[in-house]
Amino acid sequence: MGGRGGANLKGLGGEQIVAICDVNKVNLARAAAMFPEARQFQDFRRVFDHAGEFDAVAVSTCEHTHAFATLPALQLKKHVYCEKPLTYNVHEARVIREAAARAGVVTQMGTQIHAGDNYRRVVEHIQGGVIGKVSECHVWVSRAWGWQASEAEATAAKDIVFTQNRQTTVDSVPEGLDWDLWLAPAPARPFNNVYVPGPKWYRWWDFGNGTMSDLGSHWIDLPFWALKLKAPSAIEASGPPVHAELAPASMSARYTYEAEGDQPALSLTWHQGTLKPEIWTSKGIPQWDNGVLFIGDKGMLLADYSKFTLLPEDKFVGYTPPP
Ligand SMILES: NC(=O)C1=CN([C@@H]2O[C@H](COP(=O)(O)OP(=O)(O)OC[C@H]3O[C@@H](n4cnc5c(N)ncnc54)[C@H](OP(=O)(O)O)[C@@H]3O)[C@@H](O)[C@H]2O)C=CC1
Ligand SMILES: O=C1CO[C@H](CO)[C@@H](O)[C@@H]1O
Repeated sequence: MGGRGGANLKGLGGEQIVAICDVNKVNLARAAAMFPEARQFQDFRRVFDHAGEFDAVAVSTCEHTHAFATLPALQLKKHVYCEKPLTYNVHEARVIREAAARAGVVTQMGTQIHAGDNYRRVVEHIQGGVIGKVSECHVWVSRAWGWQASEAEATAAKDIVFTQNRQTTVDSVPEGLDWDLWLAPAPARPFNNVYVPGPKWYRWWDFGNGTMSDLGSHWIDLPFWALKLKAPSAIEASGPPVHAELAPASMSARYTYEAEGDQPALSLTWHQGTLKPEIWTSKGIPQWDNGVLFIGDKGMLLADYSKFTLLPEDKFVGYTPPP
């Protein structure tokens, strides 16, 4: 009920809320004041003991617990809205997808940009062939949060916390928080303020997958949708040496897709933090901080959450988009 959960609860304010759950009693009490009739829980497993009382569930917990809250809901045939990223790993995603298919209920993931007009228009343009066959795509976000080589880099990146390793000191657990329930399936570790609240935990491998899953779930969504991508044949990543505890602040990853049907072979590259596509650094495209660039044999399309443009501009002068 903190962070995104608070916002989602407000969005559901018109519904009949019969149960609310938060591992933090302070956040729980704040939500309970809005819905005094609702049952209150700190352990989401107990919510499902009252399954006859509700039809749908909204999950806004941390990444490492999404699947553990979503799976029992689907098994009980409850409709589910779950925040992005849907799961913590690929195995969980497969389990959830199969459970959702069996349940036959309505499901939605918290990638709200997917539901807006801009992404739909981009998909129409790409699939309509405006820039021809796409063989290269780049996705980049400028946020550089995660493992940093130095405190100076963290400061320059306006990172929200600087930590290069698991903490050896122990902080007092915030009032109201049940730390053991927060950890849930993650291995136990003493509490420290570097872990909560979000988005601090996003960088720790035990709880999340860094910026690539956090923001990638919004941004990589667009090429997957527009180009109907499935599994790549190869993935190569580059960045600082792999760290056992923390996701990197800056990194890139290139996915290679084989030709399939009308779609030629494709290279899709994710760039985060200080890394950008070469066409960006050489100023071959507008200097957007975050973007998705589709490169086709008849032109390029550059998009973000709320707008897109066809490039090079002079080639598309007078272009009228379909109604
Ligand atoms: N779609 C979007 O635009 C956005 C989506 N998100 C997504 O929302 C999710 C939550 O992120 P965020 O709000 O930043 O995280 P926070 O850590 O700020 O908030 C999570 C909330 O859930 C509580 N909580 C954590 N674990 C459990 C549990 N096992 N059972 C019940 N309650 C629990 C937390 O308690 P406590 O306060 O004690 O930690 C807190 O109130 C993430 O998946 C994130 O990716 C986030 C922001 C925007
Ligand atoms: O879009 C978003 C804004 O930032 C948040 C914190 O990193 C994300 O979790 C969220 O999905």
